[in-house]
Amino acid sequence: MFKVLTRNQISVKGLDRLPRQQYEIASEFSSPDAILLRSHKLTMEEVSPSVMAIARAGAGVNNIPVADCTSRGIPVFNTPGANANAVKELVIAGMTLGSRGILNGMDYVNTLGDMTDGAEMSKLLEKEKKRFKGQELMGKTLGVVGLGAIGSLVARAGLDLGMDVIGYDPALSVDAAWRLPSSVRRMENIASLFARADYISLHLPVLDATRGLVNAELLSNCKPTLKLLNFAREEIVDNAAIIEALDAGRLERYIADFPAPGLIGRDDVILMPHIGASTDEAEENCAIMAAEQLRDFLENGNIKNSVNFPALALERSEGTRIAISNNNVPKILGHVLSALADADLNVIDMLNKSRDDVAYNLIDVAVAPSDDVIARIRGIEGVINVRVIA
Ligand SMILES: NC(=O)c1ccc[n+]([C@@H]2O[C@H](COP(=O)([O-])OP(=O)(O)OC[C@H]3O[C@@H](n4cnc5c(N)ncnc54)[C@H](O)[C@@H]3O)[C@@H](O)[C@H]2O)c1
Ligand SMILES: O=C(O)[C@H](O)COP(=O)(O)O
Repeated sequence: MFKVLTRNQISVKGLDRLPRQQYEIASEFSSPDAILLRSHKLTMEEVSPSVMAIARAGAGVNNIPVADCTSRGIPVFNTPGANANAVKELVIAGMTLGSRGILNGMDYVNTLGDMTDGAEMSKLLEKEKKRFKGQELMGKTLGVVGLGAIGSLVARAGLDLGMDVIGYDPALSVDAAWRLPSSVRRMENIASLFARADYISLHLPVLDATRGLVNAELLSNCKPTLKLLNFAREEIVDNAAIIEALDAGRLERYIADFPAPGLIGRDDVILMPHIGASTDEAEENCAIMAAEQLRDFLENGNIKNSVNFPALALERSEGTRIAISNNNVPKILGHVLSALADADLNVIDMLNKSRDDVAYNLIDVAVAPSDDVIARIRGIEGVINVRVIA
């Protein structure tokens, strides 16, 4: 029986992918085998020594201490693309809300609740509506920063709305490049994108290199009519620089999924309570993907969509599987295979892959290894953890 500790509300459709005959799921466990979460800010104190894997039902993993998990040999999974459409749709809403007096117009209409004469109301509305005039998106330039799962959908949506789309992504994967419409013009640097765009939408992860990326310098060289949308992460922008640019008339509007003190209550700021991925569909997609990846890891040792471990899948053969993670240095695999050979254990199949400082191995042996053999493998210098999967 595997014990899965949940943090946050995880869609039942996803939890149903973990059969209750094999999985106990709860929000409290003293020694869980795995953790399944969304945006809960996880600390290493919450990751008990029993934890073998952590699955994030969502894209961003900045709420998880990934480097510490890697050094403990714990793969962290996420669910790339599973909530991308939900974010894209909210970005389209953000662009229109930022361009027209929709919210103020609706607020105004709500002030008329005491009026009883429909004809009089209609006359008043026709007189006042000029206050809520806006601009169209068609023909404007949309800059997309980060052209991965979400950014590529936003870029495509911009084209569908008749916008010129420019993009910047210094680390674009080959797969993401294939997904991108050819009419999206790639910018050499983020400053060029900021200088040209009427709308900019951020879709990049928060990393050391991207923290505070949108700063006073970038905002000093943009069009004063720029509408900046941030549905990525609060940390990517310098909020003080945003406020300064708005106050100085160098930025027209900031539309974001990340409210913060100082931003709330301004006419030139539209804030949402981190609801980019809050749709039934996205929550289900993410939970299903996270649960299935977790299950394949716990039951077979396979790894798909980990942010810190290599992708690796080995068909199950007869025998017993040993999963080993180790520091990515020479000779460790040789020592492991010697330990197995010395115990007369025949290797039926095996796979070894590395990623940055960590390596991961799946080794199928004909006969279940004894505790002594496993203890010998655990004792090899550089081995982080060893798991026998029946
Ligand atoms: N508001 C929400 O609810 C919500 C929902 C989903 C994701 N997000 C955020 O959006 C981010 C992107 O999600 P995704 O699914 O598109 O991820 P993704 O990994 O598919 O795409 C991210 C892209 O950003 C690019 N990138 C990395 N560094 C960059 C840089 N310095 N400049 C420009 N681009 C850079 C990467 O190369 C990649 O192509 C997530 O990391 C998460 O923080 C927010
Ligand atoms: O990174 C993500 O996937 C989003 O920020 C969604 O977060 P949530 O799962 O807490 O809604």
